[in-house]
Amino acid sequence: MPDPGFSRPQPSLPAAAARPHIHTHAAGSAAAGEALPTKSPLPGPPSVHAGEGAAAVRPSSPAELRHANPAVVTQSSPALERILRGPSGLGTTGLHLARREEVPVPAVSPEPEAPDEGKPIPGLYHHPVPEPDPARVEEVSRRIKAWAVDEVEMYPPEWEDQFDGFSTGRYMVACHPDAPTVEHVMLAARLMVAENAVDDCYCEDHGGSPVGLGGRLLLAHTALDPLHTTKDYAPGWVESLGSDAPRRAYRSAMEYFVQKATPSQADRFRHDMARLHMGYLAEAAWAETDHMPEVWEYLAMRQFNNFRPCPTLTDSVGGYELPADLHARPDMQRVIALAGNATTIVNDLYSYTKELKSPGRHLNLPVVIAEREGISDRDAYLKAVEVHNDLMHEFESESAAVAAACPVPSVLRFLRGVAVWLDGNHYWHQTNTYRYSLPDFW
Ligand SMILES: CC(C)=CCC/C(C)=C(/C)COP(=O)(O)OP(=O)(O)O
Ligand SMILES: [Mg+2]
Repeated sequence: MPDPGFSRPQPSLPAAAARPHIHTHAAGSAAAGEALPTKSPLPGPPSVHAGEGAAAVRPSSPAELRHANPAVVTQSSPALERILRGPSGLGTTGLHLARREEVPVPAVSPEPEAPDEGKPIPGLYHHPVPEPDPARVEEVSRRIKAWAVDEVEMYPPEWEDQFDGFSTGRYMVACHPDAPTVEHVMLAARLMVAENAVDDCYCEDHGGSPVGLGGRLLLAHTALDPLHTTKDYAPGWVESLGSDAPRRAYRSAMEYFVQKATPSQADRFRHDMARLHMGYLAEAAWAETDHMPEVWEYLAMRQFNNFRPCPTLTDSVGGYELPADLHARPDMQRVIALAGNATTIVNDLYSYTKELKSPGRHLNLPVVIAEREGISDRDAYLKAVEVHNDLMHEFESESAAVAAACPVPSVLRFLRGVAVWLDGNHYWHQTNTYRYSLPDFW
């Protein structure tokens, strides 16, 4: 088993001293283009009251909210367009929700991350997305590799193919089409890579194990949620943050994130990561005792061992904030949970054959349904597709209900951002034929 510490530990700098500076590389960063598309089919007539901050734009159906998704828009709504574009005129630059930089095209382009066309799962309810901006994909791919190699020494040379095959750039650009700059996308990209380093190196197939996982996860969590202790005991903790790749990655990715995010966005992220770690622990505990959960128990575990921390930072990556009190609304929490669950079951379905081949018994929804409900692998897989579709439909209708109940711009944009993230996540799973292949059930 490779050692997740890989190379030498980083010097034990206090976190603040080690804080990196963000370079936005904003060639023509002065609003080279609008962050958001200029078309949306949200129905009129919305009322936009100058000075109220809460413009009323009511989608009248889940489909309409869905189509406010910048990645799939087909019609126009001047009001939503106006809200998303922000005010215009002298002195209003700082009021824009988001402006989008243009990425300079290098004179000699490195090999782009061209997707091999994978097929979508037959019958899976999803929304196709346009091909992510190739210039952005290339730039995020370049920056994320430089970060992983040079800043956090994340993987040994023999893992380079797997790192490249993950296609972080294509993934994150597809999930965050409204990010105003490449550096905003990088906030999500670093965290995505760090989360996968922890999953692979602590929990799964790159040296991970359920044994002792709780201790490892808790200590790694302190890279996100720092230890506050006495001066005698602080240095040991600071040193530990550089002692393996997952902790170096968490610490660095979080340092970049807190520089751009508001305190409440950072706190939201820490909470979501604590949820994720709790999910990893339940999965590990069941692996240790060879427990086959009931289907509902599996779904409960997977609600925590879940992509949730990724879509919930859509506002930080978009350069705006969903205020904490609106994020905390029970109806918003339900939308977020449904979104996380649907998008995580997408992983269970696309990674099904990969997980069947992995050592031991890897739990995923089709496997648990087959075992617990005594049906064939094929029927269980098709039933898991239905579970996913039900979750997606529920997510969309609850999302439209929140939009109608609380039609403020940050809520609408956040809901759209979450929906777009789900579409991008599906796109990435579908097209990542390096990692995933479909079973032969059709
Ligand atoms: C938040 C985040 C990106 C965590 C990574 C792990 C996770 C919670 C997933 C939803 C991915 O699932 P899984 O570990 O099954 O991934 P693969 O199937 O191995 O791609
Ligand atoms: Mg999986």
